[in-house]
Amino acid sequence: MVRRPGPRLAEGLVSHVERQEVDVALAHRQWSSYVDALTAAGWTCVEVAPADDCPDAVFVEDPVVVHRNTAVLARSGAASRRPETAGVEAALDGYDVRRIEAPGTLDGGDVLKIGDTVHVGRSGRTNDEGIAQLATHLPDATVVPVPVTRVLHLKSAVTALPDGTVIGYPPLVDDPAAFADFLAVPEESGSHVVLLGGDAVLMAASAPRTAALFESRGLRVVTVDISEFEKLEGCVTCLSVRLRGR
Ligand SMILES: NC(=O)NCCC[C@H](N)C(=O)O
Repeated sequence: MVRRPGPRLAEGLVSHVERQEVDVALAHRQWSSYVDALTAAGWTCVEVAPADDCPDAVFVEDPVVVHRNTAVLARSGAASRRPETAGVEAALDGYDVRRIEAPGTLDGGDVLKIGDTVHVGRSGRTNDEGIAQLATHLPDATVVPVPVTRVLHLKSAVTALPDGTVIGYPPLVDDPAAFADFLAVPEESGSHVVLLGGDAVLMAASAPRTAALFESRGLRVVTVDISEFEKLEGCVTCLSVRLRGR
């Protein structure tokens, strides 16, 4: 699932970085290249209706968490992002749809699934009530809360390789010991991979030393330039949500 960036992209929220000017036309081209990379890897991209009033709507992983047959509509800790769930819900045909309700807050970017273990960042966007509600909605999963204070979301700090190894840039990871198998990477944006299937991973072009590290471990690395989204604290993971096949 992907969502095209809207005309107000440059107004997107920034919390842990200095605001920089965003080139919206370039962002559109980068988004198309991102979608092309997923398609080239064999994925079918389903486009959610754009939400042009919501500057951050392109970061489509935040309004929903999908696990097996359940889709949980999130309730962002950032009020400006809450209207994004409407269009996403319309694309969840066939799922058992649940909701995070007030006072719970949760962003999908805080949810890192490794098999049936679901690590959830307790962050500026996700609170304990939101984590507790998510655990209720996913009874088959083991939900493990982890602290996130140095970056926006848990998946801004860590993601996982195909073999389940958790990767992160140590200065930005609150507690590497929270993960059974942790691999330090040398660049901040090297912490973010989208699993393309098999040994292939998609990552940002801004982390070449980490790409070389992954290749030395036998992974096939596909890179995309997402500079305009990085200015808004976005990364490769937040631009798509993996749905099950129909
Ligand atoms: N999951 C993600 O890492 N999402 C990035 C969201 C960035 C957006 N500017 C925000 O602050 O909500």
